[in-house]
Amino acid sequence: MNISLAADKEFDVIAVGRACVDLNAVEYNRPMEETMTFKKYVGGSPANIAIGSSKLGLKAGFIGKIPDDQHGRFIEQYMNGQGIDTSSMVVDTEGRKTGLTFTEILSPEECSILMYREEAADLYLEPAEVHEDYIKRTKLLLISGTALAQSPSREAALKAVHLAKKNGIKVVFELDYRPYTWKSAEETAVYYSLVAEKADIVVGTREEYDVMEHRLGKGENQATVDYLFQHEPELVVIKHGVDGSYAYTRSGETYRGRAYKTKVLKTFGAGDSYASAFLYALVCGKDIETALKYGSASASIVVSKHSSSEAMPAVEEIEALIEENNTIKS
Ligand SMILES: Nc1ncnc2c1ncn2[C@@H]1O[C@H](COP(=O)(O)OP(=O)(O)OP(=O)(O)O)[C@@H](O)[C@H]1O
Ligand SMILES: O=C(O)C[C@@H](O)[C@H](O)C(=O)CO
Repeated sequence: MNISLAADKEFDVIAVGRACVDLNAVEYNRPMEETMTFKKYVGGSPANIAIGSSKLGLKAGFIGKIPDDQHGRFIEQYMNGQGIDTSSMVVDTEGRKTGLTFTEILSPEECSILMYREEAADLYLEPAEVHEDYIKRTKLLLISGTALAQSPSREAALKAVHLAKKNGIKVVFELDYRPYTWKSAEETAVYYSLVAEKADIVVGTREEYDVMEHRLGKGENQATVDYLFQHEPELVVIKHGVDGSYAYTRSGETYRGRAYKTKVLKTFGAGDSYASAFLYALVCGKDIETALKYGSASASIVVSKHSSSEAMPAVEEIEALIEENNTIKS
């Protein structure tokens, strides 16, 4: 099955949310307390997805807010250099800062991130800074769940969803749950459900859907899709880490994507690379089963490399990996 998207749009995807800085541990296999050197990359889940999509050949745009400082200029220049349209990235005038993510690589299986997001500029995007004329120009609008964590970014993201729906633009909701930014689990569940019910495509991990459903234990995929298909979504993707992912369609099909074997350096960046290649495949008119392969292959490449953004693969690398068909059986 394929997903039908609007034709003749200038952009394939416009992402909404944070564009930040990742500081990734240069020394591996040790706790952050003992890590002395970090390498700087552009980061932030929606920025990573825009970068990954652009690297694959999609035309990507971005709606967000960056600080008026060296980090903000670094982000803007890097994204521009990757071919992303940054004309709707607003520069903050109130002295707010870039969100920083430090990463710890204890072992290939045990990685963690430490986020500094106090007064992060991206969370101050105003609804008035989201423009219908811009949103009308894309096939897909990607909303990051973290953009819903605080006002006014929350209202700006909700306005973007509203404008997309009004103009027949498909909304992709990437749950992208980062607990640091939220006040409570109840609040997260409220806003996640609100946007997931309105989105056309929802992508998240099993654990993120559990947050949306406000459950303590692990939920069942079938219950999640039964709930979401009572609303707008036509496609729901549920990721299970190294155990792969599942895509469910409103018309009743289920597809499984298997993870590809790789030499893992760190686990973060998997979700963003997965999303960018999955969306790339959908935009190219590939069927959902193939899109799952593209997402999984892209993720396996990025987990073998040092960054989440700079490491995003080219189409040829993804296709070579799919051709090898060396998947993890579980
Ligand atoms: N260790 C791994 N080796 C190969 N592929 C992997 C590995 N971990 C994850 N993947 C691939 O990446 C996809 C997304 O991973 P995961 O479910 O961990 O998402 P995520 O939690 O959003 O990622 P992130 O850690 O970036 O937040 C998986 O469905 C799988 O295809
Ligand atoms: O999403 C973030 O803000 C941090 C990312 O850039 C980081 O690389 C990561 O955790 C990706 O999963």
